[in-house]
Amino acid sequence: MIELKKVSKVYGKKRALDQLDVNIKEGEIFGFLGHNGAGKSTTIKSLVSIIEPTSGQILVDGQELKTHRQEIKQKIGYVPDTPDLFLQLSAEEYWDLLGAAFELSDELKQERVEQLTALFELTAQRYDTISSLSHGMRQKVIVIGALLSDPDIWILDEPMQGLDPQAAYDLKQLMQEHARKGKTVIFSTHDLATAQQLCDKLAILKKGQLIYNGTLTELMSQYPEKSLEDIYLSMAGRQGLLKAGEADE
Ligand SMILES: Nc1ncnc2c1ncn2[C@@H]1O[C@H](COP(=O)(O)OP(=O)(O)OP(=O)(O)O)[C@@H](O)[C@H]1O
Repeated sequence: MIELKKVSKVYGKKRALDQLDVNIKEGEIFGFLGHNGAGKSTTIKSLVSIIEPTSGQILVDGQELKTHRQEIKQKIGYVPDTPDLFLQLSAEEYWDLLGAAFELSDELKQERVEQLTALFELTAQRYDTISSLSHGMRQKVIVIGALLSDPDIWILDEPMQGLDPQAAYDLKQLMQEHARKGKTVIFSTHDLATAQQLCDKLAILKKGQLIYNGTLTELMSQYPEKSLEDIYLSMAGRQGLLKAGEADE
């Protein structure tokens, strides 16, 4: 279980997150939605310890992230939204580095790389330098790297960005399979069809505040015959008048 308790983040004068309370359980696929600048990446970076919230607490399996950082980081696979890749390394060398960081044996690392490169159709590019790969191929390198240690908790910031339809489909299948095993999948997306396909629960952020936090089923049942796009735009869009539970006629 991952718990965010009154998490806020202030950058200078900008309040990027405002008292977020979110619980994410094992076996769930949890999606963060929101316009550009709503606070999705700030939330995700807080969960993976890249940034420190200004106030509030993050607990993972009852342990506070701030005081159990190393232990908790070992459980997490993270796909950043704007990855810093070592462009001069080959994909294989990059995975070697991650394998070493997660203390994987060579055999296990090789086995996982073979499975994942076959799945994402990247076998032929394993030894190419990352600088020579296309945007989508680089995204595949990052996704494979994040899944290499078979982490319990997947935290993926806009993971489908740049992936071709086949790779996006395969990643979605992997996310669902991971949740079915009782593990946790957290991701952010601008793609509402993907959110509708995958999320058990979702949080909609607007200017750092939660405007919805609950199950997809509950949200959809409040507005029968409306698509997630309609509901999302009514809540987070320009007029932004609708709160979950209110009629929008
Ligand atoms: N390092 C930073 N310094 C100052 N302000 C920041 C910094 N990082 C983010 N912000 C601000 O915090 C707010 C939330 O940004 P964040 O990147 O979390 O949004 P987002 O929902 O991920 O957006 P996008 O969909 O565009 O990726 C924005 O107003 C952004 O300008």
